[in-house]
Amino acid sequence: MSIESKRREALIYHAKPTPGKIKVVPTKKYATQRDLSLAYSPGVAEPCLEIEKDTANVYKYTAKGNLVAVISNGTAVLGLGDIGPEASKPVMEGKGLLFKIFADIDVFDIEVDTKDVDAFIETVKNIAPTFGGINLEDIKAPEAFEIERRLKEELDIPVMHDDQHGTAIISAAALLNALEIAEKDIDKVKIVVSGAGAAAVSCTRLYKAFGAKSENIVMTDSKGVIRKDRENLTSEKAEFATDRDIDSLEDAMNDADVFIGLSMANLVEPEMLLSMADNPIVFAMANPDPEISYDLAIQTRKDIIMATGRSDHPNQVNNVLGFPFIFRGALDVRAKGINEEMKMAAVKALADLAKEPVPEQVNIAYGETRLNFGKDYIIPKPFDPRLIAKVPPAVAKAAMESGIATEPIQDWDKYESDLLERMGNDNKLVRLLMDRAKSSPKRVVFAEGDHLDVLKAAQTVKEEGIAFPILLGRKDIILELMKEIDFDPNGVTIIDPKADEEIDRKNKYAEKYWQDHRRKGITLYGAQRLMRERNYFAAMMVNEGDADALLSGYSRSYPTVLKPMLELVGLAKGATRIATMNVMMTNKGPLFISDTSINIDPTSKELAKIAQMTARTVEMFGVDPVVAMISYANFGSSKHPNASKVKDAVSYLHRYYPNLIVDGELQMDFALNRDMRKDKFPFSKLNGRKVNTLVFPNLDSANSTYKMLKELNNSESIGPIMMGMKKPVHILQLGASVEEMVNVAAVAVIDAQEKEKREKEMFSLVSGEIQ
Ligand SMILES: NC(=O)C1=CN([C@@H]2O[C@H](COP(=O)(O)OP(=O)(O)OC[C@H]3O[C@@H](n4cnc5c(N)ncnc54)[C@H](OP(=O)(O)O)[C@@H]3O)[C@@H](O)[C@H]2O)C=CC1
Ligand SMILES: CC(=O)C(=O)O
Ligand SMILES: [Mg+2]
Repeated sequence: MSIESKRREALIYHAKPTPGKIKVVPTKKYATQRDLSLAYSPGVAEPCLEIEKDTANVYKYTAKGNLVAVISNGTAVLGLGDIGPEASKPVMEGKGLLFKIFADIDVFDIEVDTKDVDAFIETVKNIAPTFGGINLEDIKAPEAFEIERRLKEELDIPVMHDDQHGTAIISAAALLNALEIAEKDIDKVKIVVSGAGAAAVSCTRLYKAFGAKSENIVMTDSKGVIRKDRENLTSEKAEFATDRDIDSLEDAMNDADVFIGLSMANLVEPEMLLSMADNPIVFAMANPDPEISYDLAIQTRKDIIMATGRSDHPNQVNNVLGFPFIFRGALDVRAKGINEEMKMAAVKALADLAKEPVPEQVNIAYGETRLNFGKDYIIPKPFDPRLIAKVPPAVAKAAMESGIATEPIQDWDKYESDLLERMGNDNKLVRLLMDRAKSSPKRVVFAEGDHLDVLKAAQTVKEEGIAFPILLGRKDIILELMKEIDFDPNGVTIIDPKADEEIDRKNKYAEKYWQDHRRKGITLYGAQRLMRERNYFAAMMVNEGDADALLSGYSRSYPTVLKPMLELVGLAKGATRIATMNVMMTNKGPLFISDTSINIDPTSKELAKIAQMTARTVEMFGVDPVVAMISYANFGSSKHPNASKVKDAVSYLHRYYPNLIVDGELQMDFALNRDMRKDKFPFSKLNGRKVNTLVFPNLDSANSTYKMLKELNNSESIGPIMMGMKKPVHILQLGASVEEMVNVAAVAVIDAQEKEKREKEMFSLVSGEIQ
């Protein structure tokens, strides 16, 4: 993607469909008059009076305990400098988004229009009662030091200047690990720090706390090397002034072991890297552009251990890995502040986590085959799901042990599982899906390529590297529409099944189709005519290996598209029927629902088969299926044939698939509510587990449920995902949204990857490679 396209993409992302990145969502019922009389007057007076009696009750009755203010005056926004409070807002909203997705902390971003230290402090103090914690952000040095120091003294909630301590914690963890890999000791290494601002000073202080020696440190700022003989140094700069005779960054880099960049883009030249000691450690952390680019640095030195603050290269040393989890731990024990012990605990937890085996989910998320502690993996990745269970408990424990926790945690196992449960509500699954698709993109034929929304989906799919689109439809129309949405046709195949130039291919497909159907009333001419129809043509493309997967159904009713697919592509080996599953992103995590589109009233055996296929497909998402078979009755409470059908399906599954975690028949509330289930049905196979898969007794109930969730809860849906077909063929819902089409395209690619893998395994089995 060109720089200009990236710029435009970023602007559109922020502007559409709603300007900005965060919004406020009510957490209580508000539907009825009764609800409103509780939410507001008169009911709201009761918690007000309780809080008046004892202000600590504010944590009991309001959102304060989980609400953090991200506050800036816009004086040091990333490495962009003093761009003002309004211009800092996208970054502050961004921090709000990260707090939410990584640690489920709510944020109000606050941009303050003052550079005056006293006025800024006064503003923060005055609004502090609203918040459980204060995250100061992108405030320039030296003002940032005094602001943070005084607010910490004067407020009894956690206050942290993220650019100082978040960055210090993450970079210290990365540095300790990098030193271990380079086999160097922290008390011996020569360290050069470019920048002497908020981040640089705090980071260097923390390295010293871990053993780095003052005499081995050289720091530079915009005026050059900070030397003892320089005049008018701030007290923070004076702390790091060197008495060595060093005049420039270039000089300082000579023979240095470590370079820490917290200044500005492109200050470091390749020659400087070449002059460093063996196995140099270079953390070029300026954002958005580092002191030296990742690619240039690794081209310059093969023995380098290189990190940047960016997410597009290995070793992202960025405070995103810290602030969500540090505040989570601090809020959960209602700590009065964030002290050195808590910071050290976070460093250790992060450094240790990088040495543990990386879960497959993380490899998939980053398109890696195998992340392993080493030069290219010195620090965990932000999307590592273990972070939430490791860092906040370490921080919370340290707060308790150092005596600043006011609500100590008693049951650590419960705390850990609560943390994991909290994070069920994000779109990790979609991310995982996209990343898995991207790891080996396939050729996907979009049968309705001449529809604008389908083209938009194909465009995303191509630009994201999920698939190579093949578009069916009239070429001139497609090209014109592509132009309209700035969709680069390079690398996209466009085929018009009706065009003369496709005659050979059409005849080939027709001949093949006729061979298979000539005893079923089809003539060769009839077959040739049929191949002008896009769904037949598309199905033949997949059958003949000219495409890897197929997407259709955006503009036609489901049965119209299903018919040719069933007729041409057919069922997978061993499958007796097809069914579809939808994944719904609910506020309790993803829910897999089937059969949402095909089987109107399956028999008990068919239902069992659907459940088994669904469970296998759930595994494709990297999730262990826990399946509830839904009914209006619970475990034999009704003898009606509708309930017995589900009961019999469960017996069949227990008998033939004993390893599958499945039970029922169960009502929906018992399926979804673990506690209700535990008390009433202690014998259930589902006990102690969170149900993630619901198999419904018939199409009425499954289809209505998923559509209701979609409409009422605004739940994002992936699907319908076709199960049981021989080839990766997926039928869209009529009028599906662009997002839904992109999601199904990713599923189709993964489906193709899985089928390819199985075919290879079968081939190896047949040829005797696998014993
Ligand atoms: N990766 C990460 O997680 C983080 C990265 N950062 C990055 O660090 C940088 C600094 O942020 P922050 O400390 O908050 O900002 P500050 O404004 O507090 O500090 C900026 C520092 O950079 C120095 N500087 C400017 N130009 C040069 C130069 N040519 N050579 C050497 N030093 C120079 C300034 O010098 P002077 O003192 O003379 O003005 C100042 O000391 C930004 O690029 C930011 O994006 C910050 C936090 C986290
Ligand atoms: C990451 C960050 O906080 C910064 O660059 O300012
Ligand atoms: Mg910052």
